[in-house]
Amino acid sequence: MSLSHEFLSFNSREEATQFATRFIQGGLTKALESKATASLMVSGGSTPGGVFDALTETGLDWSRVIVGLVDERWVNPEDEASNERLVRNRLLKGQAGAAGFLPMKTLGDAPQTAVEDRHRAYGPHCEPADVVLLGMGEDGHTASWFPNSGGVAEALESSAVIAAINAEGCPVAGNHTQRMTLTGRAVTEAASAILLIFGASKKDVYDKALSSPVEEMPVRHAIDKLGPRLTVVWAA
Ligand SMILES: O=C1O[C@H](COP(=O)(O)O)[C@@H](O)[C@H](O)[C@H]1O
Repeated sequence: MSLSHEFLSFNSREEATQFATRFIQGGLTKALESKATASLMVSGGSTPGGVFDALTETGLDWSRVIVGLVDERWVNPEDEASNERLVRNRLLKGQAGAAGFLPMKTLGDAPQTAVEDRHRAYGPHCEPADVVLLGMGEDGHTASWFPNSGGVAEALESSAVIAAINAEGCPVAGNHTQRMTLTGRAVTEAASAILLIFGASKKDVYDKALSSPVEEMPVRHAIDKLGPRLTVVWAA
């Protein structure tokens, strides 16, 4: 029988944020004890901003840390929907400003044209990634693994670390249907991962995912494959 992940419930989002920050600090510090550089792959969206703020004041040798994205909307980095913009504005500052950064968005018109290039850039830092910070949408997506999206099955089974996703018809993706994402392999081979979720409705989504097939709730893929290397952190 495979070992399962840990689920931690906190009394407030602040406490959950503090725990996630210490988790990331601990994972990177441990990695830097035995390697020249450590990698941190982060999600975007509305949830991780507080963790990013706290990390900017967190002590570790950030000059040896490479920050990458778990996924990206195919918009310019100045766009409010850009995960790169979020990371530049909230994480790559203060102490964490010394970290290196790997964008996903390139000048190409479509994510499909940049998959090989980004695979080459991300590959050395995802074999395995040291710490991955995941989020989850109300539809059970994590990364840009949207249920029934174009390319999601390939992304979950790919031997590469980067995939393109076409999320047309996926309501939670909104207008941002062209996406780039880490693959199932890149996420689930990570040394450690944290899934940070806030709100009662996302707790319901998480509970549903535990008894749903991956096709309906792709976050289940990360939960199953990461097993004890995953910590789920929730606060109302
Ligand atoms: O589209 C995305 O959504 C998920 C969840 O975002 P949230 O706003 O509900 O926290 C996020 O993890 C992912 O990186 C992002 O691109």
